[in-house]
Amino acid sequence: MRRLRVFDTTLRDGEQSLGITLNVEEKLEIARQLVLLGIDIIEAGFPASSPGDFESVATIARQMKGVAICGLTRAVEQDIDLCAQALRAAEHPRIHTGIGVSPVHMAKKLMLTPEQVVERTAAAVKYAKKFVDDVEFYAEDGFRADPNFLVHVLEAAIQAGATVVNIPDTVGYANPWEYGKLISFVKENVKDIDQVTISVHCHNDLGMATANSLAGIIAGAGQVEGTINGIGERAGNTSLEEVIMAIYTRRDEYGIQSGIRPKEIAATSRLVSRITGVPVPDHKAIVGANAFMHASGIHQDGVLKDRETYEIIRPETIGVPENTISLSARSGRHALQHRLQELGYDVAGEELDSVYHSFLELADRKKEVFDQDLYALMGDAGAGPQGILLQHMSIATSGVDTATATVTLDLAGEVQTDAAVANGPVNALFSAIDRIVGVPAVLEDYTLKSVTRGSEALGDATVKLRYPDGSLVVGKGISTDILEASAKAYLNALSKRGRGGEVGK
Ligand SMILES: CC(=O)SCCNC(=O)CCNC(=O)[C@H](O)C(C)(C)COP(=O)(O)OP(=O)(O)OC[C@H]1O[C@@H](n2cnc3c(N)ncnc32)[C@H](O)[C@@H]1OP(=O)(O)O
Ligand SMILES: CC(C)C(=O)C(=O)O
Ligand SMILES: [Mg+2]
Repeated sequence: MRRLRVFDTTLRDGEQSLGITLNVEEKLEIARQLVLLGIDIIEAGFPASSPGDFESVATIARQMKGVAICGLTRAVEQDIDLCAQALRAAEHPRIHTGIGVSPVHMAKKLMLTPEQVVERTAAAVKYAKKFVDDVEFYAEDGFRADPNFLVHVLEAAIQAGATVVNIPDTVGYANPWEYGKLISFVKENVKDIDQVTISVHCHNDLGMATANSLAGIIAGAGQVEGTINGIGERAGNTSLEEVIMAIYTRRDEYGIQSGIRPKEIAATSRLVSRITGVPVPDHKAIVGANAFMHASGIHQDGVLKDRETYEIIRPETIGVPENTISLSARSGRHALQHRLQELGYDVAGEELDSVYHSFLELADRKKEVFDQDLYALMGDAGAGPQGILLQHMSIATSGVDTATATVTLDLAGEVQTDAAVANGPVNALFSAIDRIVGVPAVLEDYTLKSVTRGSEALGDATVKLRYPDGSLVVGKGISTDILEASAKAYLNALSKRGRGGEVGK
């Protein structure tokens, strides 16, 4: 199998994302994780850019072993001097130098003729070779260059000693078939190209960085450059995790392998997101929070029967825990029953129907139903108010210490409504229920706690009623509405009276 080198530029091109500046410690933490991931070359920064970036590159070069450490420069001697200095302690140092080669870059930005650019190319590579053996040359904006001129520049770089030639699509302008064709053209026309490694470096301005990189790899590139989570200037760089997993998932067809340990992908993505402060979109390929989640009933049923129905990558492969079924109002009985079984509840038949009914009521009010919700639901489902149903309730508060509650109850088919005023919404609610039911008990205790995650968390209310004969009845109620949870708990306690629900005197 052909071996692909993976070149990570999260710390250099990734750091060029708007609003990101990483300090030495932050860069070092990411670099350590990149080594665990199995990256071959870490581009640690642009040493001439600032004293801080120089220090970052120097520190990473000193501390990271078993990986090549690279620094970027312009085709400028002073940049190369600083880069060489920063890389001095590296086990495998690489200088990445280069210059713009497209007509617009040469004429408008550099204000150099094509022949001057060729001269600067050769001079920069030669100069860098004085310090290190491993010199990568980048032909900036290479995709928009005249292909024949590109051949000329690359030959100058190779002759001067470059070990790697990088052909960037700097502005993300390429289509995959064009980029692949350019790499093939370079392979076929550049003298001594077989003596060096071709590198692909794509940007995502048209959302094609991954596709373009893969096209370049198929055409013969031996190195891919990119960043974790695809961060980078403008619309970002190639997402390395996407390229790696495309090649890994279809390895028989690609016939290419890398030294990456896929199990470290999720952890690396989380770390980069945390340190850079750039969130990963939920739907992002490979590393998005939803990338392995199955939300709809038909998909969940399929996955439970055979994961391959809707899964091309096992989440464990990239280090994501296996529970990929997200319960919501779009889930069916199979998914609910499966999760309940995993949580230790054996429910089937009519009981499952009844729990599913309560589950849907809850799910319609919550985006996602978590395990804690299910625990609460199972407790509630078995102990729901029997004989007394809460049909409707409304609370109005005015000022800090006055509340009016209106309650409608269904007492075994007889519907009654009443209202009460009290010094708070819960007291008003319980008083209104008392007025309908005629409760002889005294409220001894009332507690409310949140049992699940998120802003729509379930409220779990507990009510203790003391009856004149001294017996104590405990009622529980859950709801996303804490007042409804309170009313349900109160009614639950009332409904237990006389049915063996007393817990003591
Ligand atoms: C596609 C890429 O990602 S390229 C890498 C981008 N990264 C960065 O720019 C890193 C952060 N940059 C910096 O810290 C600064 O811009 C520095 C230190 C590199 C240069 O700062 P300054 O010397 O003040 O120059 P400034 O950035 O204003 O202009 C760039 C100069 O470099 C020239 N230049 C740009 N690229 C190259 C190159 N590859 N080789 C030689 N010269 C170059 C420009 O033509 C311009 O030259 P001029 O001053 O003669 O007009
Ligand atoms: C400096 C080079 C490698 C680059 O980042 C680009 O052209 O996008
Ligand atoms: Mg770039």
